Amino acid sequence: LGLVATHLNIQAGECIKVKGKILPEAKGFAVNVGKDRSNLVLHFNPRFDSHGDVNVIVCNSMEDGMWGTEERETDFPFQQGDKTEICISFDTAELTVKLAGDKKIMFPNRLGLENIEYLSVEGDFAIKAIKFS
Ligand SMILES: CCCO[C@@H]1O[C@H](CO)[C@@H](O[C@@H]2O[C@H](CO)[C@H](O)[C@H](OCc3cn(Cc4ccccc4)nn3)[C@H]2O)[C@H](O)[C@H]1NC(C)=O
Repeated sequence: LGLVATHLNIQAGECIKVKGKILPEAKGFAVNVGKDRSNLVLHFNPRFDSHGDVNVIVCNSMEDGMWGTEERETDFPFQQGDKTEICISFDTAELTVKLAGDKKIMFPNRLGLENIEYLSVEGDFAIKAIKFS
């Protein structure tokens, strides 16, 4: 497992910035935000080559340990070995994930969370910085 941060109090409109380097042979990585490890308002999972997916971003939610319905994005602004920065912000209706090249991915706030207490970063990603602003 990678970095886990708990007892956060990120409010709507604030953003969570994750900066780091994708490993050269990366198969995938994930950024998870929510209430705790079993209640994720967003599992953001770029896949270079995993679970049969090549260069697809899989987004999902998890409620009481149960995965929701996946949403997939094939506009894939990630390269193995590259540095990258991901900014996640949210309001009660949806989350916004800002990516390189002014790309934006929206995902519904299915849990209706009013604040984010939990962040984890997993997989083939070397974290440089985490910033809450
Ligand atoms: C076609 C019928 C089967 O559907 C497949 O069902 C799989 C099992 O549910 C789906 O894979 C799961 O998708 C979830 C999101 O919907 C999560 O991504 C599940 O992975 C959780 C996880 C995180 N980690 C840590 C990690 C994360 C990134 C890289 C390395 C380790 N290890 N396991 C991942 O196992 C997979 O996305 C899904 N594929 C499709 C096309 O629907």
